[in-house]
Amino acid sequence: MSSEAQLIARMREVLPEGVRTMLGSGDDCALVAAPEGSFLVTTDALVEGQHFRRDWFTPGEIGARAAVQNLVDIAACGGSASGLVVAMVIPPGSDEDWILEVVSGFGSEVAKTGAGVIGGDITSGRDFTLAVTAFGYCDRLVTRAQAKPGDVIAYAGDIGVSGVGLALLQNHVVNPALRGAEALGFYHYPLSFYRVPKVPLQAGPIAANAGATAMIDVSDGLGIDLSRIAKASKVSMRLSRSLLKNIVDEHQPWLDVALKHLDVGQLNTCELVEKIGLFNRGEDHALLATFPSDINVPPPFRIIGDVTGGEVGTVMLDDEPYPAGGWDHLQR
Ligand SMILES: Nc1ncnc2c1ncn2[C@@H]1O[C@H](COP(=O)(O)OP(=O)(O)OP(=O)(O)O)[C@@H](O)[C@H]1O
Ligand SMILES: Cc1ncc(C[n+]2csc(CCOP(=O)(O)O)c2C)c(N)n1
Ligand SMILES: [Mg+2]
Repeated sequence: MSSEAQLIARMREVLPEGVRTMLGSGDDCALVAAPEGSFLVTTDALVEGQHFRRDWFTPGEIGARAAVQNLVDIAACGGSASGLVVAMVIPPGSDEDWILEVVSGFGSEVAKTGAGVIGGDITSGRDFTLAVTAFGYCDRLVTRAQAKPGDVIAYAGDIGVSGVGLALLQNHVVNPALRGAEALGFYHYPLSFYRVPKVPLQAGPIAANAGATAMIDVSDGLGIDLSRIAKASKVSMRLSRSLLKNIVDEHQPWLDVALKHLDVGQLNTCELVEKIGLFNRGEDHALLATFPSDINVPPPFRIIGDVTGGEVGTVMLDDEPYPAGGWDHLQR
C-alpha cells in the first residue's frame, strides 16, 4: 500500500471534477458554486457487513452503491447533485488496487450526474466504511411535509427488488461470483439491483417541477418511508392493493423463480404484499412522491395510492392497516 498522499493522487486521477467545482480535491476545503444562494446537503455511510460484503460485491459495485445512495437523497428533495466528499475507513492490509476500484465505481456513478467528487478523508480502521456527504441544488425544494388529503401517491424506480436480491445471497441461492444475465438468468435483475440500485435520479427534479407536494426515497421500506411522509405532513396514506398488484405482476417471471428459494410458500400476489413484506425490505431507493390530483403525474412516476385525512401518520392498504415495517439499524 502506498502512502496516503500517493493513494489520494491516484484517486484524483479517476474522480470527476464536476461542472460546478471552483476548487476541487487537494486543499483544506473545496469550493463549489451555489448561484441559487443556498444548497442541499445530505450524508449517508456504507459499512462493510452492514450494507455489503466483499464476497458479494465487486469493489466497483460498492463504490457505485455508495454514490447512488447519496445522489438519490438529493433527488428526493427535487434536486441535482453538485459535489460529493467521501471519507474512507480502510482496514489495515487492504489491497490498493481494490480500493481504487471502489473509488472508480464511485466516481463513474457521480460523473453521470455532472457532479464532482471534490474531496474526502482517509483513515484506517477495522470495517471498510465509506461515509459520503453530497451537496446539491434545486429549483424547487420538495420536503416530506406538504402532502395534502386528496393528493395521489406515485413512485419512480422499482420497489421490492433489492430485498429479493439480498435474500437470494443470504440464502445461498446463487454463487455471488456470477455476473450478467447469461450466467444468472432471472436472478440477474434482483441481484444487480441489490448491488447497485437502479434509480431514475432525474425523476426528482421532474417531480419538483411538476408540483410534487412531498417526496422521499425508499431506503428503509415502503411502509416506513410512506409513514415518514404521513407523519411529517400530518396526513394518512392509502395504498391501492390493485395498483401494487400490477407491480408484482410485472415482476412475476423472475419473482416466481426467486420465491421458490425464499421459503415463503406458495403465496398469491396479494398475500405476497402482506405476508412477506416484499416492499418493506428497503434499499430500493425508488422515489416516492405525492402530487395534487388535478395535475398529470409525470413519467416515470406511477400512481399507487392516495393521501387521505385519516389517522395522522398511518399507512393503509385499501381499508386495512399496511405494516409500517422496514429496516432499523438500532432494532436488529
Ligand atoms: N446523527 C445525526 N445527527 C443529526 N441528524 C441526524 C442524524 N442522523 C440522522 N439525522 C437526520 O434525521 C433525518 C432522518 O435520517 P435518516 O438517516 O433516516 O434519513 P433517510 O434519508 O430517511 O434515510 P437513509 O439514511 O436510509 O437515506 C435526516 O434529516 C437526517 O439528516
Ligand atoms: C450484508 C448486508 N446485510 C443486510 C443488508 C440489508 N440492509 C442493510 S441497511 C438496510 C436499510 C437501509 O440502510 P440505510 O438507512 O443505512 O441507508 C438494509 C435493508 C445489506 N444491505 N447487506
Ligand atoms: Mg432518504
